[in-house]
Amino acid sequence: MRTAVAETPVIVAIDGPSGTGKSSTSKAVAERTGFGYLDTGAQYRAMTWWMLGNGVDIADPAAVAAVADKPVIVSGTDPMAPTITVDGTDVSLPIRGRAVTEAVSAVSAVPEVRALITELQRSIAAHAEAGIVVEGRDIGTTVLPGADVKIFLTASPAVRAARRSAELTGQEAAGVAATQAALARRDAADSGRKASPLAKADDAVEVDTSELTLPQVIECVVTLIEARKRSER
Ligand SMILES: Nc1ncnc2c1ncn2[C@@H]1O[C@H](COP(=O)(O)OP(=O)(O)OP(=O)(O)O)[C@@H](O)[C@H]1O
Ligand SMILES: Nc1ccn([C@@H]2O[C@H](COP(=O)(O)O)[C@@H](O)[C@H]2O)c(=O)n1
Repeated sequence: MRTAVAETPVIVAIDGPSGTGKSSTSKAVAERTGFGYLDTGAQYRAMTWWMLGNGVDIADPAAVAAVADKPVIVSGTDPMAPTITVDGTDVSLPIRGRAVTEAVSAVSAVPEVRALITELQRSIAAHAEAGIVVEGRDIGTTVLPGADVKIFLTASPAVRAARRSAELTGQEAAGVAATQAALARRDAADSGRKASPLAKADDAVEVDTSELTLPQVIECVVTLIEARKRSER
């Protein structure tokens, strides 16, 4: 008689610059594999939303650090309906607005903010059942350096700007050139900060998505996960 052995949860880290397809890919991979999904950018955006709403000067790291432990940020990890609340309020829409997008890199550069959010992310990953796909900027390098599969998504600046401007509408819409400049500013800030910058982990697989369709990128990541699972059996 064979005894059932519980499989250990699979941790997948997907990092990369803005607009490379991390969220779309991670959500779809999580759905395909039955894993949870964690959007860590949404957590930094939620913290930023709270700072802006409470009149904190986000250009003053000490002011941000002093109140970083006040908001209660809760992330739901169902890839089909990911949620994010701050003090019980659903902030999934306002955190995508321009004000938060322009302020988030300053807030996420504050070490006290990163320490709190990193702890939250590790706790969520530690409670994953089958596994979890965690996407962000420093997951493979800092948050979950022992992740089973690490992917670093890239795409050319022009492709990323075209993708991003295609999805912006109404007041948030901007030309492709302005969108590209905004993406470049955010990437420079995220890569240049001292605390846990945007970076590829040495053992991450880099996937350039410039010439790939979204289904091709998803397939590539699922294949890497399956290969990793087979190698562990
Ligand atoms: N391989 C692809 N081909 C075409 N479009 C794509 C591809 N991957 C993602 N997209 C589209 O590009 C846009 C940006 O993708 P997504 O939001 O997943 O990127 P991201 O890396 O999570 O960005 P951010 O870090 O800014 O949150 C979305 O409109 C998405 O549908
Ligand atoms: N692991 C992470 C994830 C995100 N950030 C910061 O949040 C910003 C928003 O991220 P999106 O993925 O929602 O675009 C991002 O620009 C970073 O400043 C981070 O620092 N670490």
